[in-house]
Amino acid sequence: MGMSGFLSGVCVCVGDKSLVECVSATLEPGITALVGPSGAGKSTLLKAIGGVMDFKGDIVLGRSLRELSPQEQALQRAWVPQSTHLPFAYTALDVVAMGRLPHDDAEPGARRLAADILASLDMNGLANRLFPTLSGGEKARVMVARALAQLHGVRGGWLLLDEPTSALDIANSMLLMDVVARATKSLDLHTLVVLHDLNLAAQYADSIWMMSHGRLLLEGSPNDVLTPDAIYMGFGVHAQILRGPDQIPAVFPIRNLERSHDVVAS
Ligand SMILES: Nc1ncnc2c1ncn2[C@@H]1O[C@H](COP(=O)(O)OP(=O)(O)OP(=O)(O)O)[C@@H](O)[C@H]1O
Repeated sequence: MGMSGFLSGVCVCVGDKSLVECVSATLEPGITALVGPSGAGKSTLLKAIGGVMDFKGDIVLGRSLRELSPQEQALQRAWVPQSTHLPFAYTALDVVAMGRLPHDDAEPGARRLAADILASLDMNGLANRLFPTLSGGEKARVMVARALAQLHGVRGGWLLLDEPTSALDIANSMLLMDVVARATKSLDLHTLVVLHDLNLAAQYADSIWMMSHGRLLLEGSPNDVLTPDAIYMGFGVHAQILRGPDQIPAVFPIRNLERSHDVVAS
C-alpha cells in the first residue's frame, strides 16, 4: 500500500510576488505529468514538494513534510532539478551511488546497485566517465538514475522530476520514460514529472496536472485534460487532437498564419 500524498492550499511567495497560488490536489500512485506554459510555476511547485522552497499550506507525503527531518524526507522522496552542476571529479557511477547516502547500506552495495541502474538506462559505458564531461542529456539520465538509486527499496515514495527529457532525443526520451514507468510501477511510486512535450505526457502519464499563472487549472486523465479548449486556455494555442495507437491523444498545434504574416511584415 502506498503512502497517501496530497497538497493542501500550497502557496509559494518570493517577497511580495506570488509564484504558486493555493494549489490543492491528491498525488496518486503512478505517473502524473505537470504541464503548463513557461513561468506557470511548475518548477516552483516541484521545489516546494522537494523540500527546497518555503511554502504556506501543507504538503503531506505519508506525514506532513514539516514533521519529517531532512533524512526522513530523503528516504521517501527524490527530487531531480532541471539542471545539475557538479564541478567535482566524480564519475557517473559515484554520482548515482550518492543516491544511497540517506540509507545505511552506502557501501559496497551502493556501487553495485548504481551499476545495475545505469545498465537499465543503457548507460553502462558511461559509468567511469567524469560527470562534468557528460553531455546535457547524459547528465539528465545520470541524475534520474541517482533518484532511482535513492528510492530503491522504498515502496510508495515520491519521485519528482523537473523536465528530465528536455535535453534528450525522442529515442532517449522514451527510454528514460520507460525506465521511470517501470520503476513507478514496481515500487508503487508517486511520480510527478514536469514535461513540456504534451504527447510524451499523453503516452506515459496516468494523470495530468495543468498549471497556468501559479494555479492548478485542470487535473484529470490525458483524455480529459488534452482537449482543444484546455490547450487554448493553458497555452493560448489552437490545437487539434489526433488519436495514436490505443486511442492515445496526440496534440497537433495549429500554426497561427496571421501571426507569421505580421512578423514578416514588421
Ligand atoms: N526566486 C525567485 N524570485 C523571483 N521570481 C521567481 C523566483 N523563482 C521563480 N520565479 C518566477 O516565478 C515564475 C514561475 O517560475 P517557475 O520556474 O516555477 O516556472 P515554470 O512553470 O517551471 O517555467 P519553465 O517551464 O520555463 O521552467 C516565473 O515567472 C519565474 O521567473
